[in-house]
Amino acid sequence: MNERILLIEDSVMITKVLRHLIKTELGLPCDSAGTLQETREFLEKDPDGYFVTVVDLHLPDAPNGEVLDYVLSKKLPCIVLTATYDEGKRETILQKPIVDYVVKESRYSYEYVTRLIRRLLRNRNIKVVVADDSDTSRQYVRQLLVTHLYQVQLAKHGREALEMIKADPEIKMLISDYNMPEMDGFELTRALRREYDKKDLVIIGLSGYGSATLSAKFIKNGANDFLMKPFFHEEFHCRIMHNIEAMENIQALNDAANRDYLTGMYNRRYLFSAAKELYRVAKENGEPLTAAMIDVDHFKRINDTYGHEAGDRAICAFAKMIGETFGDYLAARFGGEEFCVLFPGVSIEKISPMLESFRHKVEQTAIPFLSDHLRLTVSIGATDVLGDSLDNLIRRADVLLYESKDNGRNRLTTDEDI
Ligand SMILES: Nc1nc2c(ncn2[C@@H]2O[C@H](COP(=O)(O)OP(=O)(O)OP(=O)(O)O)[C@@H](O)[C@H]2O)c(=O)[nH]1
Repeated sequence: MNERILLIEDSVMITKVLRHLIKTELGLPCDSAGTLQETREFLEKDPDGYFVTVVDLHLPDAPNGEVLDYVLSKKLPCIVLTATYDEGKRETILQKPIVDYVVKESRYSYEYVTRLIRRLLRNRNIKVVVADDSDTSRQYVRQLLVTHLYQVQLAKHGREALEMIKADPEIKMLISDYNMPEMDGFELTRALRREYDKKDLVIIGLSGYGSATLSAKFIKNGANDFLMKPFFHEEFHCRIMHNIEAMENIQALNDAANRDYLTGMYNRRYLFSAAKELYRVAKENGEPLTAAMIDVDHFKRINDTYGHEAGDRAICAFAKMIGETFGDYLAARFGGEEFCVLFPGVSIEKISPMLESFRHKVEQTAIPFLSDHLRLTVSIGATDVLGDSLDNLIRRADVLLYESKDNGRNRLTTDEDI
């Protein structure tokens, strides 16, 4: 994805500060233009080369904001920088489809610019559904969201929105009007809340002017927030940003609790909580559930020979291989260099060839480290003997893993082998 930024600013000092922040805070490439002429040259040379522009309104060859209209005509998102602020100017600027405007006051203004750019980067991966039966209103909200680079889908009524959201787990936000045919905004919110938590799907209700009670009802039916129509461009974006950031913060807390800090894989705690349900279903329905314990052989030698940084690198590369191979199943870092994968609905006969080919793949893979390559082998124990508890299933896989270790490592052991 394109991540280059075009900074249009005639002050050498401000250009320096912003370039520094963009590089250190975001690590993104940035070109800078000091005049309208230079801006034209950059955009004519590479019209699709930038994902966002930061635009100073007053340039030596364009003193009245002409550069803003030029950049907008190229359909590029603009963050506007302005040295002065007054209500008239604010209204004029906000009538244009800009991302936001920032008054050049202090260091914090420039930090706000980097925060906005970071937000735009993330927004490109966020899918939003807008549900409204009015074409004008739907298109207006869509335009506001597109300016902030969200991926937008439109629904003409509640039922259509419900179907869209159910069909695509990547949809993270719904902006819904109240009064719609087929299914109104309250029914839609209630139906969604039966399946989606507030931290997984943000719902923002829209309520018409003069119907203040609607907003409270939206919240009571499960919406995260509401907006009273007509709303200002700025208010809309502040609310959306606030709610998306709250969702991301909760997600980050969840990840901190459920994921391993080094590899990003699920941790042992999460594995056990998710596996309880898999075990219950397998027991009740008489379906297979296979557990595999996978442990890197002689891992201590990697640390001793190449240092802990190499050990960390090897664990991350190994975790990535597990993710690529067993992404459809429940995989976790059990601790240290030991990993566990659970295969619901799959018997040991079916999964053994896959485990065997994974073992082989690990053996064949060279992990680059500095000018060297690290090589690993793994021992695996796997079973689908459910026993009388989840603990017993996993313990059994562990016993089989230690059989693999005792018999020379770099092998798979199942119940059949002993
Ligand atoms: N660098 C690094 N090392 C780790 C990490 N977690 C565990 N280790 C190391 O992994 C090594 C595991 O050692 P052992 O349990 O003796 O096992 P092993 O050397 O892999 O040998 P076998 O399991 O018997 O084949 C220890 O030296 C730990 O310090 C980690 O996150 N990073």
